[in-house]
Amino acid sequence: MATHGAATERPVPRLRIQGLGVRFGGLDALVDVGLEVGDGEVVGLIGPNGAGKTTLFNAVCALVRPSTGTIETAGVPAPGRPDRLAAAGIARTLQGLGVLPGLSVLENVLVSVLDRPDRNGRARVALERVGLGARSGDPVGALPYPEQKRVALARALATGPSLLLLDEPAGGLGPADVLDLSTTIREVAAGGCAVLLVEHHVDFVMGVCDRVVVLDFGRVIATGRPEEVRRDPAVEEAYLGLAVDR
Ligand SMILES: Nc1ncnc2c1ncn2[C@@H]1O[C@H](COP(=O)(O)OP(=O)(O)OP(=O)(O)O)[C@@H](O)[C@H]1O
Repeated sequence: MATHGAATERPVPRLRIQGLGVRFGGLDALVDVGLEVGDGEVVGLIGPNGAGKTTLFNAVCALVRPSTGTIETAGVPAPGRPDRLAAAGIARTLQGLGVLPGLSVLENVLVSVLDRPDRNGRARVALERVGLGARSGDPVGALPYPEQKRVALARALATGPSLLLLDEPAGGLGPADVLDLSTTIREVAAGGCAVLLVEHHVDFVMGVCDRVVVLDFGRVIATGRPEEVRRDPAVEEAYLGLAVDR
């Protein structure tokens, strides 16, 4: 039976991955992976070390070439080149810090928006958003680790992304900073941005995400709301029993 009317149609997801496979020589790093992230949604990607989480990010960012499958952003193929990600509204933070130690806090954010109109305004708004408005002139190396991580987040936010990829954003943070990070991510999503995050900090993932996708040996073994995934015996066996709640 046909369905009629716009009200019955699902919105096109900001990110849609279907049948994604990535091979490194003889190793299948990803096998037939599918996931979606809608506008305003926060999705967590979890799984044991080597499950393929970073490889999936790298595929979305055109840093590795898929052997199978499709990656679409808002219904069109994702850019096939890393230098076109920003124009497509995609921003990513890296595992670890990724800040430029010789530059100030503000300069670290400016580097991501050098080609944009009102780059200073964008950078300053992003720094306010992560609570570092008053530190913009400081050398980034003078900031403690958690605040340097905020700078890296501000750099991604300054581009005004519609899809934000966060690679272990809570890594190395204490409870208070994790709470602040959760608040910032929910605010960003409330503004309509789709957020996909990779993280080993299970309590953080379960608290901040609308949905969680679990990878194991390159395959999706579970997808669902956090409480569903937490109760899934396959996830417990593959991952949660091993995960560290920091
Ligand atoms: N460039 C590469 N060449 C060869 N093998 C690779 C390459 N990148 C990743 N791999 C392999 O692909 C698999 C998936 O790695 P990936 O880094 O995506 O896992 P991960 O889930 O992000 O792990 P972690 O939680 O430790 O960051 C691993 O077996 C890894 O050794």
